[in-house]
Amino acid sequence: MIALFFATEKECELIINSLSNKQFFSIKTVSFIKGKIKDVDLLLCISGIGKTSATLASVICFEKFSIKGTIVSGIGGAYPSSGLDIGSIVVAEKEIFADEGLLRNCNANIDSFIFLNSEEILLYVPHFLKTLPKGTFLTVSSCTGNLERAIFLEKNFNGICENMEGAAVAKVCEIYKIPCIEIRSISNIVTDRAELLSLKEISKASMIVQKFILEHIKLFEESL
Ligand SMILES: O=C(O)c1cccc(C(=O)CC[C@H]2O[C@@H](n3cnc4c(=O)[nH]cnc43)[C@H](O)[C@@H]2O)c1
Repeated sequence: MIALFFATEKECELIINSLSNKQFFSIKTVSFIKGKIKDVDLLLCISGIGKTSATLASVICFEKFSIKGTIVSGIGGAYPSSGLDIGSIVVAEKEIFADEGLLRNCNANIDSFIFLNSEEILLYVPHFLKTLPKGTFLTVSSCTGNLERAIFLEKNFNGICENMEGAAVAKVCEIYKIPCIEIRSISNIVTDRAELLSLKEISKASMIVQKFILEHIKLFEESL
């Protein structure tokens, strides 16, 4: 069975609607939906937002079910120099915990932050995804809404996309020796912003990667 991780239900509505033989259940507050798409056995997990939720969900998932491969998906923010646009689909080659350390001041210079954990976790990129934009993803504890900080993070790590769960699921997969693919669609460019994304923006961007996963589910299964 393949495990599919999304942070929120909004980000996986299309996939939920496409599952046949659906079984809904929850374990220790984590929501799971078991079902099939094109004869592929799937376990959809709605982890909740952030590293803690993602870690809990993935540990529960791998302890309770026999999982041969994992796909982490949803939306993400593109760093300004990445060349990515809203709606682009992007694949992670590696994930980095990008904001664990000592924040010395709120400037974005090299001395402003001392990193404690900037461990890199390698993701699996199957052959059929190699033509998509790919690179380093950064997992952060809060969405970056400041251009200076965005430039600092992308330069420091050569990052192209940020999100809030990827490194956590990838790390758990590494420990359980389960291959992990991360593929997201871009919902926003990481820059100065004063407001959260609207439900419409989240829904529109997340449709794109869900459609891609549905169209290629057999290829995902064959490669995992
Ligand atoms: O970014 C927002 O303004 C926002 C506000 C309310 C809800 C959400 C979500 O449900 C999505 C959160 C989900 O998306 C990933 N994400 C998307 N954009 C970014 C970003 O610029 N920086 C970090 N993470 C981002 C993240 O994985 C969240 O779980 C979003």
